[in-house]
This record gives sequence, structure tokens and C-alpha cells, in this order.
Amino acid sequence: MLEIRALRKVYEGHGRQVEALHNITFSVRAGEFVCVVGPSGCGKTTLLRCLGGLLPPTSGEVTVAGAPVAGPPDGLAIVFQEYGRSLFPWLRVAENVALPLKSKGLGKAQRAAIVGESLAAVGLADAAGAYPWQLSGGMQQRVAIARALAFQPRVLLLDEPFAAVDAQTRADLEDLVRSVWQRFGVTLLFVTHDIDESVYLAERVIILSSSPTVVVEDLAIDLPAARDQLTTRADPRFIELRGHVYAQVQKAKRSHE
Ligand SMILES: Nc1ncnc2c1ncn2[C@@H]1O[C@H](COP(=O)(O)OP(=O)(O)OP(=O)(O)O)[C@@H](O)[C@H]1O
Repeated sequence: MLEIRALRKVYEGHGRQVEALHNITFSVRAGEFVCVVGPSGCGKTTLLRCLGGLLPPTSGEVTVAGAPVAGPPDGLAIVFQEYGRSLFPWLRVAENVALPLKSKGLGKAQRAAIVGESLAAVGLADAAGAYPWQLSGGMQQRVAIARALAFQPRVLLLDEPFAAVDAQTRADLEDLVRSVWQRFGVTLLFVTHDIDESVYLAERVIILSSSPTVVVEDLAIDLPAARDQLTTRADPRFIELRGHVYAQVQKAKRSHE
């Protein structure tokens, strides 16, 4: 579903060059849940922007469902880290969630049904009439997830979506994203710098090095599909996997110092 081949991205400007991505190759099959983890500043956001068609690569190729990405691909939605800036404060929650449906040419009743279903999926059916600024940070991020779901994407990209919420809310949102993935069968690429989060969430973890950024390892997460914040995180296999990812990230950092 997602193919990234020899992707390189160099930012140029003000007389200097920053090579954010050196050479990235990996793919994500339809319906997979893959996390990308790597040290701060290694180019995770740059990678997602290239995938989402928001940024042209310097070289290499990115395809979504077989089609080369030249602009935002059909059927792809992105949830950003900064929920505060991604929702419109002058629109009510339901209106924010309805926004991506405008271009789909659906009738009013159909739009309302999809909005209601998406809000219910994130546990916010009661908040439809509220304004985003009346909600907590975690609730606002759930609205952003509902908006992405309303679009009924085949591919969902999430860029450190829980970085700005407290630990308890973060755990709830992690479980929400896994249940959404299981229920809607969407292909999901989730970027995080949090090693525990990547192992808890994904079926596969792509570990990136620091700059010049390459894929260090493509690791299958062979934990049971039913995950639980208490039992999964206490599972010896979880502890082994997170230890392995941690060591790889540390090694990747050291090799560039
Ligand atoms: N628009 C830009 N112009 C120039 N350099 C940029 C631009 N955007 C990002 N960079 C540089 O590219 C590198 C990768 O940035 P990016 O934001 O993709 O990393 P990241 O892994 O998402 O970082 P973090 O984990 O801190 O969010 C950094 O060195 C950053 O300074």
C-alpha cells in the first residue's frame, strides 16, 4: 500500500543544506500497523510529509496504492501532533469533523450520519455541539482522529499525535488508535520518538538512525493482537523488544557522534 524507495530529502535555503533523510526504503502492506521510531530530529516528520504529498522528495520514490505521490494522495488522511492548530476554533466539533466530507459530494443526512459515527468511534458523541476550545487536549486530539476517520481513508498517517497530552490520556488514546485500526482495517503509519509506544502499538517497527538518516532495522512485533496497557507492558517479550529497539536507537545515535 505504501512504498518508499531510496527516499532522500535535502532542505536548502539561506545558503545552507540540511539532509533530513539520506536513503529510506521500506514498504507497508494494506491493513498493516507500522510505527516509525527514531531519535529527535532524524526526519520522521519529513518522511510523513513526503508520504502525504506535502513535500517533494529530493530523490527517490514514494507510492501510495501503486500511484506515485505528487500531491496529497486520494484516500490518505494525516493526524498532526498539534491538535490545537489543526482544528478550527470557530467551528463546532461536528462541523470540524464534517469538513473533509465537503469534497465528497454527499447529501446532508449522509454527512451527518458519518460525523455521528466517527465521533461515536472516539467516544465523543456528546461533544458534537461544543467548540474545540471547550475541550481538553486529549479530547481535541480525539476530534482530530474522528475527522480523519470521517474521511474514511485507506491510509492514515499519524505524526507524534500524543506528544502533547498527559500520560494517562496518552494510554487511552493509544488504545483508541489500536481499536480504530482493528475496526476500520485502515493501513496505519504512526511516527513517534517514544520507543515503548512504538512497540505497544505496532505490528512492525521501523527504526531510523540519526542524520544522515537511514533505516536501521525493520522489526516484527510478535506480540498478541489483543494488547492491554498492564499485561502487554509487563509481558517479558514486550520488555525484550523494547530493550532491543532502545539499544538500536542508542547505537544509531552513537555512530553519528
Ligand atoms: N523546512 C525546513 N527547512 C530546513 N530544515 C528543516 C526543515 N524542516 C526540518 N528541517 C531539518 O530537517 C531535520 C529533520 O527534521 P524533522 O522535523 O523531519 O525531524 P523529526 O524526526 O520529526 O524531529 P522531532 O522528533 O524533533 O519532531 C532537522 O535537522 C530539521 O532541522
